[in-house]
Amino acid sequence: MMLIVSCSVVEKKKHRGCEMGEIGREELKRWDNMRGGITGREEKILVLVRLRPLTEKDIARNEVADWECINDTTILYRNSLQERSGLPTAYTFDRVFSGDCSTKQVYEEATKEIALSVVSGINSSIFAYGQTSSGKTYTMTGITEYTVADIYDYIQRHEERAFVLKFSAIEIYNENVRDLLSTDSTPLRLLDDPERGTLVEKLTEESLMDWGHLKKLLSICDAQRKIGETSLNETSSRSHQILRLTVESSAREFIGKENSSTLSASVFFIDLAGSERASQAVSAGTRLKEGCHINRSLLTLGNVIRKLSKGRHGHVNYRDSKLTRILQPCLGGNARTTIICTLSPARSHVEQSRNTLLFASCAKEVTTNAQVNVVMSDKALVKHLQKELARLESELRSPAPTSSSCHCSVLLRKRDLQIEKMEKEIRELTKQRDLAQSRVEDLLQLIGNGQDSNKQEGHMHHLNWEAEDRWEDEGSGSEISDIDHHFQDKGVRNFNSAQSSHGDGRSLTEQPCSQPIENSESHSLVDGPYSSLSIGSEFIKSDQLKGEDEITSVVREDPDDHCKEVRCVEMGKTNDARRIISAAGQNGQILASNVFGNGHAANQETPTGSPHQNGFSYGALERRILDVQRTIESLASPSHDQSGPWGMAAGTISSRSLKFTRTQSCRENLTIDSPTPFLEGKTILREPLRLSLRKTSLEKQEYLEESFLHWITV
Ligand SMILES: Nc1ncnc2c1ncn2[C@@H]1O[C@H](COP(=O)(O)OP(=O)(O)OP(=O)(O)O)[C@@H](O)[C@H]1O
Repeated sequence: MMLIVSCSVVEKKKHRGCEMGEIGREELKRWDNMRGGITGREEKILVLVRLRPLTEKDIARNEVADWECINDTTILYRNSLQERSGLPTAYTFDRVFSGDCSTKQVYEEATKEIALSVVSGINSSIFAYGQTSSGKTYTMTGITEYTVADIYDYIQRHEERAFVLKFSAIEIYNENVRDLLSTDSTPLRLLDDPERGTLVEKLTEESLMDWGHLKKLLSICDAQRKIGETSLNETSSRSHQILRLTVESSAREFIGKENSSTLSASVFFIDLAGSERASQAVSAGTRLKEGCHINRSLLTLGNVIRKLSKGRHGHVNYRDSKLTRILQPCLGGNARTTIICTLSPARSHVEQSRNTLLFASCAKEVTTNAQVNVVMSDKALVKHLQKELARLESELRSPAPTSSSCHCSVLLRKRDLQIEKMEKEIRELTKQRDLAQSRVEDLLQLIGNGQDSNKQEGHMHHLNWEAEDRWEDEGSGSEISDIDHHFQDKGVRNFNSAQSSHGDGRSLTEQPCSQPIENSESHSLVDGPYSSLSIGSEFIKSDQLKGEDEITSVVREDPDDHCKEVRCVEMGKTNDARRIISAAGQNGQILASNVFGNGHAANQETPTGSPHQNGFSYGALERRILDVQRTIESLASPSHDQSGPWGMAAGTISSRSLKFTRTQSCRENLTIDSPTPFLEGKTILREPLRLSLRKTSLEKQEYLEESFLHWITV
């Protein structure tokens, strides 16, 4: 297993722990010095122009050479007609080579230094770019041979290091990648490796034994590469060829030791297919198709170079062609790069030559960022991993106290105190409730006497619990609201202040209805101090009806349809008074109504002379006890912890849990989804609902009596 330490500055950081000391700091320093200290430095692509001489074919076609290298860096267009066109005539590059310069000279003077960076652990690449028949293959063949020769020469001169050379070769033909060292012509896939970039799958990589071995492999590549005849070039390359020579080296004295390291880099020799005009190449069929692919991929390459020449900002479309995907590191990454732009001097190719020079002008603005590539030895890697493991183990053994655990214990302590305090409060409230209960009983006894006398006179309605039972029985078989069913389903009897439906009892208020009010169940939803006995329109005061918005009502029709009883539940927030109005009733008068609301309840809680002013309120006490109990439950329940010790708002229910559906008969049904039917800030409704579910008959009676007391006081 090998670990790359310094493919780039970023990677160096990523492989932290592979300290320079551990992998041979001195060795790296030595390599840095050898390279002239270019580590991590941006460097522009070296751009050369090589002008070939007119070939025999050109001369046969009476071609004229219009281009001339006037010095080592400038090439000039000499055609007087073109000069007048306003196009540039002189182009300057890092180096230009005239037709009489040999490939050896090109290599020695321009490409050698970059190509040989590979032995120092730095990737390098040499491109040949130009129109068809401009001399790319001619140039690259020579450059490859000279480079490899120099690499072997270097190896021979540096016996203190052990070298391993590997070679692989591909061609991109009609946008298919092919292994040139394999007889299998099946296209190879490209893979994206997050660390190593684009890789060619199943590519043959030969370990080189010697220079002779490499020559043999190069000849295989030549033989395998797609070549075709065009009118411009008898041996025109129809594919892009990419040769890769990887050089790995280690200092012999460190081999097998903990601090040994390996330098690893590749040199790429890229002989691109030449751009061509179909008309000039007189291509058709296969050649035309090849030419289209070649031109398209070269166009992508040009776009990438143009984009890179403007700086590395924004997206670079490397993925638009396989060529640019594979060459990505050479174009803007971890490699030193030389591009040799080959030019034909022939006048007929001037347009193509200008395009090549334009490409070259862009390329010379592109920068790469070559780094020394150091590979860690297995031993060094193991040592590093052992150290890391030991560090993690010691961390596990003595975990530092985290602030979050401290925070939790503080919260728990706080909560315990809270619970303690509340339990105390419950005890206190229970006492108060018991006291209130006994006072109510006393009062009831007094009232009971009064009722008896009123009954005899027929002027006062009485509370009839039998009527409640009857109502429930009737309700089950006739019109009954879903809310009633809801309560009944839960085994809770609705309790109400209604009167006998057959006139054997009368409303608590004198009703103008000729028929007795049947079964008003207002109180089934009302709790002590928040309730209004609310029978009779005169009992509803609009200024008291501030408050809440949603309203639920149930209309119960009298069997003989003369009057209807309506139940109303109000909740939410509006400013409107809510009331339920009898729909029919021949005289159209309000028969019964009931109002609930926060604001209203507040008013009702302390009516002048009401029993609540006497220092107790049974419902309020009950509610308070329940509130405290719920809070304690919430505090004790870990499931409520999410909202914090006080964030659960005991009994909170989302408004979504209450569903109202209006039936055709204007009946609104209330369905309670939540097992904790308490609306935050809407206790007026929810609290009574809950209480009514829990009340026993005795409690109901107590509430009713309490309400009655309220009523008579008002
Ligand atoms: N510098 C040079 N000196 C002498 N002859 C050259 C030079 N460059 C190229 N030639 C000749 O020009 C012809 C075309 O060269 P080459 O095949 O290398 O062109 P190419 O750019 O590779 O073309 P293609 O893109 O079609 O493959 C060949 O016959 C080659 O010998």
